[in-house]
Formats: sequence, structure tokens, C-alpha cells
Amino acid sequence: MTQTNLKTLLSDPELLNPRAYIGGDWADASGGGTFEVKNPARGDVIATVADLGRDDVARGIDAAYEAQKSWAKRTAEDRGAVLMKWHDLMVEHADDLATILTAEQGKPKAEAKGEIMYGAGFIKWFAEEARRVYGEIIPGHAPDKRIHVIRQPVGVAAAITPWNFPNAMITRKAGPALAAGCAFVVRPPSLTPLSALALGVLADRAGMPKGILSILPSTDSSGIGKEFCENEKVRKLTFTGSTEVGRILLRQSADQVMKTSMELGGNAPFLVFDDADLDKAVEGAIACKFRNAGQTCVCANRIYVQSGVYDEFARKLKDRVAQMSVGDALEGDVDLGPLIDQDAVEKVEAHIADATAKGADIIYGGSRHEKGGTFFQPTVLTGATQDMAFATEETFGPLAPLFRFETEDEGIQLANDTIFGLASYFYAKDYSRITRVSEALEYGIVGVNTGLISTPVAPFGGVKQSGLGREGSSHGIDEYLEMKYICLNV
Ligand SMILES: NC(=O)C1=CN([C@@H]2O[C@H](COP(=O)(O)OP(=O)(O)OC[C@H]3O[C@@H](n4cnc5c(N)ncnc54)[C@H](O)[C@@H]3O)[C@@H](O)[C@H]2O)C=CC1
Ligand SMILES: O=C(O)[C@H](O)CS(=O)(=O)O
Repeated sequence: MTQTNLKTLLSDPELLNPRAYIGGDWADASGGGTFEVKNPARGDVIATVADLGRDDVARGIDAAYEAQKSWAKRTAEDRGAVLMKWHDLMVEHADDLATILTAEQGKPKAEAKGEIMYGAGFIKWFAEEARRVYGEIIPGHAPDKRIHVIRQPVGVAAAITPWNFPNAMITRKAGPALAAGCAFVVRPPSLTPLSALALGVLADRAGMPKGILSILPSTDSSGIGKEFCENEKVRKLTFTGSTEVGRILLRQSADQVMKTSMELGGNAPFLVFDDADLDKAVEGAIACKFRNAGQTCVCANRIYVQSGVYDEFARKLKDRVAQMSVGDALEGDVDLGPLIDQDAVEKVEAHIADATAKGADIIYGGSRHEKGGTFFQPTVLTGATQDMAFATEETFGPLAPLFRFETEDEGIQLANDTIFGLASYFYAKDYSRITRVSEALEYGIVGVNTGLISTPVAPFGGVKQSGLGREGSSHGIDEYLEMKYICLNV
């Protein structure tokens, strides 16, 4: 096994920090606990990180509670200036941050660099949005009444994030929270905590006031989740992850009637109509399906192709997938890195086995990659049907099942046949069809003639069981604000 000496790969080795960032101080777990972080491409240990308990996390929440009010009293411009300094440091150190991200998560370097810039974009966007938290003055309901409406920060915001975007899923929350005047504590995923801790190093350098930000690694995911939901000093819970865990957290946060944001699971349909530009549709499917080796909540999970172009699209997609390279992104440019762990590999295998048992055909890939470990072949299936597992479950891997449909109405019905409602995509040219289908798809996001929809400037989020609230855009800061109505008797 190749050993990854991560520090030697960094221009600034201080960015690799295994200690917890508690209220602005770097600390070990009070109980001395640690956990290992592995490189999924090689299986070797790249770091040993502080493993916090609930008492350590409570200290971070206490520090946040104490610091938040003075942070909120600073002007929006002042808070924005601290965030912009943080953003500038992320950009300055983007290469190192990308190396750390690839080492712990496995994605190709180009994707990792893209995530760093995407993540930094949320900090910049909300540094600017801080100064646009406007209120209202409403004509009074009586001659002696004046109505003022102001928006104030919720207080202490707690975040729980997933392993697949270890940088951007944190900044997508920290940016609006801190811009609004909240204090922010986050428990990063135990599989990929190093990117989060590197953000802490840069926040320190950016002059983030002590207590305002805590990064609290822990393997006790459920225990820390309970701390976040039960601690009365926490007034906001923001979660990105599976719908299954989102349901648990919604139940737990109900006891305190906590303000929540939920960015949950998906099962994105990708429709190709018979008037589509097939070459563009293939490129869009490649970008949408195989980004992060298919491990994103907005990846195409079901590809529906109208009957008249089904065979041609399948051939073109197969030929394009055959050109994709698979490998260790720390050794060179690859299109696909490894899956995050063996559970992920077994889920892809289970979906393929289920589909072929029900009549699907493998036209490319279909099994573990010859490189071994958690590498998997990019896979294309034809003959997919709604009774197969991936029609209702998120695959979260490099598996592209092609379903056939006859009419526009049937395509829409099949696409909407799910409890999820995060991202959807379709390729077509006819303007009227584009209008009809965009309006008929029951999703929070619709990509039209594109497979990539992620940007800090748009409202990202799902409907149905894909979530609550939006991240990014001018709406994203609302998740961290409370509206106050002031009735003045004059
Ligand atoms: N809507 C969105 O923007 C995104 C959604 N996701 C979804 O996340 C899933 C994949 O990411 P995973 O990390 O495997 O999801 P996951 O839901 O298993 O874990 C997400 C985070 O929650 C923590 N967690 C697990 N059980 C918990 C509990 N009982 N209490 C508190 N925290 C708990 C985990 O340690 C992790 O940090 C997929 O379903 C994907 O669709 C991932 C990224 C973005
Ligand atoms: O799937 C995720 O984890 C991210 O939300 C995907 S995106 O924000 O990069 O589109």
C-alpha cells in the first residue's frame, strides 16, 4: 500500500491540523480520544484526529453563546470584512485545501479545486449579503401606530455535514450564519474532517473572533446530534445528509421547537426528449452522473430517454463512458476516484444485481475496478424499469441506468414517481416543451439542457422528502434570521 505523507504534499503544512477548534482555541478531546482518517484511494491512515465527547462540544456551544451577541453588534460591513478575509485565504491556499480534500475524500484534484472555489464562493457571497439584511416600515393600522419590522440573527447555529463535499457543505452554512450575526458550531463528518479543520486554521488567521466558530470532530454522531438538539443555547440546526438522518434530527429538534434547515437525499431524474441535442445530452449526463464518482445528492440517479432516440443515446453514452479514467487522484489526473468506503461499493453492486435480476442489461462496466479497493467501473445499464431498486433508492455511485419512455406526459410521470424532490434535469429544444416540463417536474431544482446546477448565487434545496429551506442566493441568509415586528404607539 502506498503511504500518503500528506504534510509533504502541502505548501503550508499547518493547514493539516488534527486538533479540534473549540471556541477559537485548538484542543485535544478532554477524554484523550482520537480517531483515524484514511485515504479512500489507498486505504492508509493520513491523520489521527481529536475525538470529542458531548462535554467538549458543550464547551464550544458555551463559547458561541457568550461571543454571539457582541458579534451581532458589529456592523454588517465589519462582519463581512472578516468573512472576505477568510474567503481570500481560502483562495490563496486553494491548492493545499484541494490536496487535503482529495486525500481524505478521493475526488479528482480538478473537482476538489472546484469545490474549494465553490465553497469560498459561499463565503464571499454572504460577506456581501450581510449588508442587505433589510427591514420594513409598514403603514400603521391606526393613526397612533407605527409598524417596524426588523430581522435579527437567530443566535447559536449548529451544523452537521456530509463527507461528500467536506469543504463546501460547511461554508454553504457558515457563510450565511456568520454574515447574519450568528455564532456557528459544526460537527464535520468523521470520514472527512480535515478539510473542515483546515477551514478553522484559516478562520483563525482571518481574525474570526474567539467563540464565534467551533469545528468539533467526533465519531459520536448521534450523541453530538442530541447535544445540538437538546442544548438550550442552540437555536438553529442545519443539516446536510440523508433523509433518514434528517428525519431523526427533525424529531429530536422538535422538543425545543428549533429552527431547522434540511438538505437531504435525492433521486434525480435526467430526461432526454426526442428533440434533444444528443451530443450535449451525453455530455450533460456524464457531468451530472459521474461527478464525485456519482456521490452527490444531485447526481442523475435515473436516466429516462424517449423511445425514438433511446438506442442512439445509449450508444453515444457508452462510447463516452468508455473514455473515462479511474484512479488515485493524488497520482495524476483521473475522471473518477474511489468510492468513499466498502459500504458504498456494496450498495452499487446491490443495485446492479437487483436490476440485472429484473431484466436490465449491462452495456458497460458493471463490477469493481481492477485497481481493487473501493474503485468501481463507471457503469451503464439499459432496460431499466421502475420496479428496480435505483428507481426508489439513491445509488450514490457511478451507475447510469437508462429507462425508456414514450410520451412527454409519461416521462414527467415517471420522473415525479419518487418521495424525493431535490434536483432534476432534462434536454429538449422546443420552447413550449421546456416550459411545460420545467413547471411539471416536482423538484426544487430543474436543470434545462445542463447537467450542472451548483452555484452560490441560486437557491439550492429540495421539496417533498429532500429537505426544508434553501442554501445560497439572497434567500440563504433568511435561514439564520428571525423577523421581529415592532408596534410603536405614537
Ligand atoms: N441535499 C444536499 O445538499 C446533500 C445531501 N446529501 C445526502 O447525504 C447522504 C450521503 O452523505 P452521508 O454523510 O452518508 O449521510 P448521512 O446522513 O449518513 O450522514 C450525514 C452526517 O450526519 C451524521 N449523522 C449520522 N447519523 C446521525 C445521527 N443519528 N445524529 C446526528 N448526526 C448523524 C453523519 O456522521 C454525517 O456527518 C446522501 O443521502 C446524500 O443525498 C449529501 C450532500 C448534500
Ligand atoms: O450533493 C452534494 O453534496 C452537494 O449539495 C452537491 S452540490 O452542492 O455540489 O451540487
